[in-house]
Amino acid sequence: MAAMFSSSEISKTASSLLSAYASFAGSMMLVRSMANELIPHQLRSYLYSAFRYFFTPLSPDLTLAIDERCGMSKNQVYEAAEVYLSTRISPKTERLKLSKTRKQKHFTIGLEKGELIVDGFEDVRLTWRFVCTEGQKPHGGEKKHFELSFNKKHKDKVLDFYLPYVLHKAEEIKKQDKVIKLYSRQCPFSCEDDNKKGGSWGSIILEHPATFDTLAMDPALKKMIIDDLEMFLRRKAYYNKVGKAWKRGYLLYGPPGTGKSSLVAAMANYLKFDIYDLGLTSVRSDAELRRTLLSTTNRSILLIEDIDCSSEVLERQMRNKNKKLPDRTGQLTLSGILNCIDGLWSSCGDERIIVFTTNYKDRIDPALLRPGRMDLHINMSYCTTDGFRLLASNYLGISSKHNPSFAEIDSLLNSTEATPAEVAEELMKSDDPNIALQGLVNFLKRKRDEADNETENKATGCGEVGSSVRRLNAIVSRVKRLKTNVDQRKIMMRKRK
Ligand SMILES: Nc1ncnc2c1ncn2[C@@H]1O[C@H](COP(=O)(O)OP(=O)(O)OP(=O)(O)O)[C@@H](O)[C@H]1O
Ligand SMILES: [Mg+2]
Repeated sequence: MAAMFSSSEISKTASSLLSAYASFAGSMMLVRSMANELIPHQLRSYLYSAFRYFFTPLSPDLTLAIDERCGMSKNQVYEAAEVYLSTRISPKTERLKLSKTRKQKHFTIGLEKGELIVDGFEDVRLTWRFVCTEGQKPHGGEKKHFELSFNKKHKDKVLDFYLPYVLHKAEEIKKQDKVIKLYSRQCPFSCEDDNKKGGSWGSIILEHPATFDTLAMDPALKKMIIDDLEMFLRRKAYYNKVGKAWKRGYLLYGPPGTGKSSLVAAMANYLKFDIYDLGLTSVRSDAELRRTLLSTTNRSILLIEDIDCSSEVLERQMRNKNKKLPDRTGQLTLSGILNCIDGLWSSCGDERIIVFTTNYKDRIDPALLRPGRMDLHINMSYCTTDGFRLLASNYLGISSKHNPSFAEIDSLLNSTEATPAEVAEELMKSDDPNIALQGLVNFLKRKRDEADNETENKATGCGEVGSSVRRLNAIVSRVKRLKTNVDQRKIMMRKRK
């Protein structure tokens, strides 16, 4: 028969249970306070831990606590976990943290306090928990850490394979999401964060759309540059072994509008490197150059455009020499610039690329061209027939198939010097491909005629002499172009060896 209790009996039983518990708790407290008085502190804590050891059931799991910081510096594993876990959100996760700064392209998703994420790696089941606790006074603040739990038997696999995998994945994700910045000195849009890094760099997001796919240049040369960049990225250990700073220098030379700046933007977009655009004329002394360079970050391209104009720098130097100034510490000197390329200063930092550009290679100080100073000299030349095909496909979405204008344009490009910028400008003039191509044909003919007239004016005679000079001119420009190609190929062969 089921036992029946009245409500008064239930409350009587409950209150007697409560008073029994209170007297038990009271006597426990009494015992505890007596123990505190009688047993020394160290022995007490030893007894407590021994007691806990024998009476707590052994857990099959191991938990790793991953703190936000290691002393003063950030904990790389914590940072990687933050990034990695944002891609492992499961439908079971109930609360997430969402943020986005004005400059970020995508939302940043993070875990809220106490949230759990279950991950799998081969046959291992892992649980991540995000924990926030109040920091200790006087500094206070929140202390954040991740707890990673898994079966103890997988300890080696987690430490040797899973965590390195998390680090690697986080790097990949960061690269994909990275906003590329263009730093410039005294940038009017400089944001506070960047100024805090020191120096006087300000930054904006690099919106330049140039990529290797949109660059019109010799396909073999393009491939050589991409291979060179990739090899550079892979070779950290190699640079260490041979005792060289992990940096690479490129000199881009060629007439205006041949794509030097576009190539730098394409490199930055390809590597996801920031660009530091250093105008040498704004640097007053070697010391300032050093300070400025020290405030740049790793994985970046240092760009010094129009290096031939650094003759201004040297002129300044000469002027000071003439004034017989004994103290040279307050000047920017060529040796200061050279030091930044391959002296001791260049070894500060990793994964650095230095790019010089110039319209006039022959005006550059020979010290800058010395073998080994800049690793690759890249000639950005006039538009070739291959380059034109790429621009036609990019700008008009057309190919050479069944298009009679292509043959005419090819032959004009072989006898005229037109830059990719000029060709691109003509192609943009109409949405109708036929009109745009005809516009380009007219433009190239005009250019050719102008060049011919100029040559004729220079030539003393006219008539037959004039036309011979014109033919000669076309041959010279053809030979020049061939020589450039041969030079580039020689460089590639040397590199392959
Ligand atoms: N090789 C190229 N491929 C595709 N587009 C190009 C190329 N060269 C130039 N252009 C077009 O012309 C514009 C100007 O080119 P860019 O500024 O890269 O030339 P540059 O060689 O740096 O000139 P400068 O010597 O005057 O600095 C680019 O924005 C691009 O639209
Ligand atoms: Mg340029």
